Amino acid sequence: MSGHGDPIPMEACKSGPLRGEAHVPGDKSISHRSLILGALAVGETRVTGLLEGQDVLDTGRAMRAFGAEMEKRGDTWHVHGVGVGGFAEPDRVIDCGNSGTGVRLIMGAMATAPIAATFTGDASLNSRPMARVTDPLALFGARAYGRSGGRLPMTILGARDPLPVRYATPVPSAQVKSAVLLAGLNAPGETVVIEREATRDHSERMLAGFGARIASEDGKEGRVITLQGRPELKPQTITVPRDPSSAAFPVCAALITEDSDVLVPNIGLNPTRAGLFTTLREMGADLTYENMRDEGGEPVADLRARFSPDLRGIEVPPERAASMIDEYPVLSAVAAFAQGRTHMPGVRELRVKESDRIDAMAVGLRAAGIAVDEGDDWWSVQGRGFGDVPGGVTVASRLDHRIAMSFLVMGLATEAPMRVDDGGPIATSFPIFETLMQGLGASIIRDTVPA
Ligand SMILES: O=C(O)C1=C[C@@H](OP(=O)(O)O)[C@@H](O)[C@H](O)C1
Ligand SMILES: C=C(OP(=O)(O)O)C(=O)O
Repeated sequence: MSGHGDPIPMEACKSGPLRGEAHVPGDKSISHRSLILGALAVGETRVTGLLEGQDVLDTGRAMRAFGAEMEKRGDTWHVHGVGVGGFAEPDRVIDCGNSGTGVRLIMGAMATAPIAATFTGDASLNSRPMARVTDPLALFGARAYGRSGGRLPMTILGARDPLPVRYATPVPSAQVKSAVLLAGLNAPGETVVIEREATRDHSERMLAGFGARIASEDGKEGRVITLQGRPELKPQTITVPRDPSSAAFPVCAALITEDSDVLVPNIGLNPTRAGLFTTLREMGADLTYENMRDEGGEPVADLRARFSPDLRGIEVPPERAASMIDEYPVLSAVAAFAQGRTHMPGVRELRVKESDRIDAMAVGLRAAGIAVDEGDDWWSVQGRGFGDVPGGVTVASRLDHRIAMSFLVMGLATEAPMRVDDGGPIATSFPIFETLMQGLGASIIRDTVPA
């Protein structure tokens, strides 16, 4: 339930050097899935390293409303699942706050149980498209009654006799893919999802870990994922890796802040998530992967980012978009300090995140003195190089954590400070952002002057 408190204006000003280690919190995507799959398993799943951001806490509250029990003892979350098909009907509205992942995955998980549930969220979530999940859920036999434009608040009536589904996702979305797979758990027979472009594959990996029979194959039509319905999911012990999408902020801050040298340990470099780091290296960033290793079948490294005064603008390949979709806002902030243009095609999805992220960044970057061009599914940022980005403006964060954090990172290297009107949404994904950045030496403060 984010965005309900008073706005928290924040300011960032020229800083440096940033030094030290940045221990970022657990991965948000894996945290949501740990609670949802734990709730669908039979027995007790134990989770350490869970991201305790508001998005994930809202998913935890929802799982309790569907009948799962969970509590934290010491550092470990204990989730007592009810089994596939075992969800109880909630006796209250499910408020998913700011979280697209939460609401879409939970809708999938309940859509093949014989129950009804009503979902809502904050003003941002209630404006985001839900037909992308309710369309495939209808093929299982579920029905959705929502506001115009397929928006929340919305009631889903789960299918009594679900049918398995074969579905090609029309948009590159791990949330849609995951909603279909979670619904497929309680449908008899084989549910198949086909995605033209591979999106993050945490659901597939974790479903396999929980004992579901699931296989992925790359073919002519793209990635074909086949799930056998009605498994008994076995409880797991999960250590959530640290979030590469959160790591992006201290990494980018170090690259643009003079004399910086920051280590961000234990970051998962799953290829479906690591596109930003490849892009930054292509731009000439001094970003290295140290201590590369394999943990639980996933590549992990310590990221080392140092001040990189010779960044250059590049063409970001559109086929990389899915693997860095949440990182375009902070990439655009870094691109302001590069020489030349950074062109980012194939990113229509950015328009339907917590905010229209192309518009939110373009408005703020232009106000800060940076030229931005945009079309429906592309945008480009004309960098001015170091020491020449004016800043000195207050930007609206639009209930979007990544917009707030991106402008605060930018303000560490602009000539005049950058302010955001509300840093409150940062708590959805990165509650320790402010203290972590301050610990590295960043001047990021809560602004006492009303924005
Ligand atoms: O499945 C997930 O955990 C997520 C998928 C992505 O959304 P889409 O599926 O809408 O691309 C991403 O933007 C979001 O932060 C997390
Ligand atoms: C898009 C995001 O999250 P969600 O879709 O879960 O709200 C994000 O975290 O950048």
